[in-house]
Amino acid sequence: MAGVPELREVSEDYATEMERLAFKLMELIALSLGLQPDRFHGFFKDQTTFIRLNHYPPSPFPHLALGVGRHKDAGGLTILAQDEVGGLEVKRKSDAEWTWVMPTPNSYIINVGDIIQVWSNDAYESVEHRVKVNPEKERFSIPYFFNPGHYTIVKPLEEIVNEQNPAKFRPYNWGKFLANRKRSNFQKLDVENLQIFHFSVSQLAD
Ligand SMILES: O=C(O)CCC(=O)C(=O)O
Ligand SMILES: [Fe+2]
Repeated sequence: MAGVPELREVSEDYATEMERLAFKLMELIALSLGLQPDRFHGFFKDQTTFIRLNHYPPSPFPHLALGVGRHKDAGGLTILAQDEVGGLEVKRKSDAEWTWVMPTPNSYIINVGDIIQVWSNDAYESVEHRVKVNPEKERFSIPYFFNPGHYTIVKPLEEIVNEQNPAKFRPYNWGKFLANRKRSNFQKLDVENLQIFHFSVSQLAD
């Protein structure tokens, strides 16, 4: 491409470093759950990881403009780099209020995705979030989505479930889930799009 010949190389280098960080984080999560550090590695052998380069132009009518509608990250981990403009909000668990995430220079935001919630049988929870556009300033963000192989059957880990802690989710196919979600992420809908909640065992009983 004429415009930015170095973009490919820079992106590939960035992805390599992000992958190292993501594996490290997965090791820490495994240890925190009492598992072997490499417990999750196999899932990421044929990973469906991707990077998005987001540009949010300013809008004088932020409430009418589309940033990113409310959602949870469906995959494993998200490592988010954002600039100083801000606009990311998370839904606070204690009171379900949307809460501004203050940009911190030279730092990443790590989001636990739905898959870690399922693997850990709710020991970790993925958080609902959305992005508002700014009335005056454009904003850039770079999320790195660390996702397992498309054929992965996602379900609570056998070492974690037992009689006291029965599986809270039914198994589902990650590739199919992802294909469904891609259709709804960028619509400003106030309805649930496909969520792991649809695979929750208690939901099944209804
Ligand atoms: O731009 C952001 O801060 C986050 C974007 C996001 O949530 C996503 O792409 O899943
Ligand atoms: Fe997200």
